Amino acid sequence: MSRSVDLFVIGGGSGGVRAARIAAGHGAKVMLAEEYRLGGTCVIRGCVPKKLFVYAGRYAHDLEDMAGYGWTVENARFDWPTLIARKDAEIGRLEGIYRRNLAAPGVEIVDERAVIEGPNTVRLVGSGEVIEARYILIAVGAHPALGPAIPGCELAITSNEAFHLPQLPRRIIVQGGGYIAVEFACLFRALGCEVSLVLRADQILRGFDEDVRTLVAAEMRHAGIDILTGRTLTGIAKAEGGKRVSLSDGSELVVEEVMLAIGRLPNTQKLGLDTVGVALDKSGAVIVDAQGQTNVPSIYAVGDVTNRINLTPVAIREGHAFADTVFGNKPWTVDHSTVATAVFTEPEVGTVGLSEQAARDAGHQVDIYKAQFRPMRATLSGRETKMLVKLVVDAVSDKVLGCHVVGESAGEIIQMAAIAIGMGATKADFDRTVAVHPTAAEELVTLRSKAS
Ligand SMILES: Cc1cc2nc3c(=O)[nH]c(=O)nc-3n(C[C@H](O)[C@H](O)[C@H](O)COP(=O)(O)OP(=O)(O)OC[C@H]3O[C@@H](n4cnc5c(N)ncnc54)[C@H](O)[C@@H]3O)c2cc1C
Repeated sequence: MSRSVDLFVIGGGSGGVRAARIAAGHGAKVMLAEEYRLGGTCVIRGCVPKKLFVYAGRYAHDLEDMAGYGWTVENARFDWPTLIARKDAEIGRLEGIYRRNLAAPGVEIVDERAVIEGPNTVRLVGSGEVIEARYILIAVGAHPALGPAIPGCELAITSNEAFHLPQLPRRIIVQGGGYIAVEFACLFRALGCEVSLVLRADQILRGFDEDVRTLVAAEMRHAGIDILTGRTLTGIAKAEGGKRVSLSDGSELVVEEVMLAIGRLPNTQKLGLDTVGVALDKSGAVIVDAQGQTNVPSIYAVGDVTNRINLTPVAIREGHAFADTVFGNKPWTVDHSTVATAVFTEPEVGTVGLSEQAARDAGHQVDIYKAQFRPMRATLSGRETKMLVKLVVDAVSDKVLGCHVVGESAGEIIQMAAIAIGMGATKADFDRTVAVHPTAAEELVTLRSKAS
């Protein structure tokens, strides 16, 4: 007789782990299958190792900036293998914590791939065991897109491999204009690589506020990143000392490494979804309602596989809401409307709410308040850099619709702004707040004159 559980979670990433833990806490019998490593994309090959790399790059800037403050640092040098080994150790430590956190409330972990065989049936691919489940949660995440196949595309890496490069490439091409592409372009540059960023669009970071996009692109160019817009890669071939890359404008570049960061696709292939008739959208993402339920009532989905807002905290929330709703008799849904996010470029971006353009497109009459200035730290360091703070305000209600920050600690700053904006803060509320001085964030409460 096959074993049976209340909940079978497929995928041990941000969304799946949270759902499993909360459901088990509500008394459900839970089994979770993970085919690679517990923690999923964020912990193993996403947010966490990326941020560690970003920190590594920032020390290079700190070393440059220190002289202006009176410091002399001699013989500083960077060792990539040390960074990789220490990063790997940290990821291993976090993975262990995930395993223990699942085991504590009694979740049974199976370290293998699982596929769906029926509305209430899952098969473990390795052992062949079939498990009956009252509910199935699809939390399988996404994988890097490789785009239209170009000759030699197998010679390129994606973010997955970037975390394990045996050596730091001296010269790299990154293709893509989204946040993963620009973050990697910046961190490789900070670590001393020559970087070209190739993108089809005419500007990086589609969907972000135009002022943010313009400033970050200008700062990246100033840092020496060659941003090649309106172009794509057309071929990659092995060459003396690396790889020869052909671009759609007819030019060629020889580099040591090529990284594709051109989007991510939901992991819905070969999962058995067609056999049970789970509906997918055009991108292959699972279609769910506000509760995460698919068109098959016993099957739910959360996180990147639903391709709504593909961020870790969102996947975690969705997993939590699912478990409370289905097993805790406490139904709630995730508010996807005002999700703050950061881009760990150099300089960093923090953003929440509507861009100026999105606010206008949504029919708001908007007042714009913004300041672009040299951060205080850059005065003595001599670093040529600018910081931006911008508020998009509804001219009729005075409500702050969007807040955009570029500069040091923008991600930290925006987390606090997100609370205010989520509570419906008006520009008058920002103005009433006494500034913290001297900080960069104080600009948010001292913006007086309208830019437009
Ligand atoms: C380079 C990079 C940087 C990122 N940086 C950030 C950031 O700074 N901030 C942020 O908020 N987000 C960031 N993200 C996005 C974030 O990682 C994802 O939004 C988040 O991990 C989604 O969680 P999830 O649970 O939906 O899926 P995942 O975390 O991807 O977990 C899915 C898991 O399911 C497993 N799996 C798949 N199929 C099966 C199967 N059939 N059987 C068993 N297991 C299976 C996979 O191995 C995986 O472990 C980044 C992503 C990348 C790639």
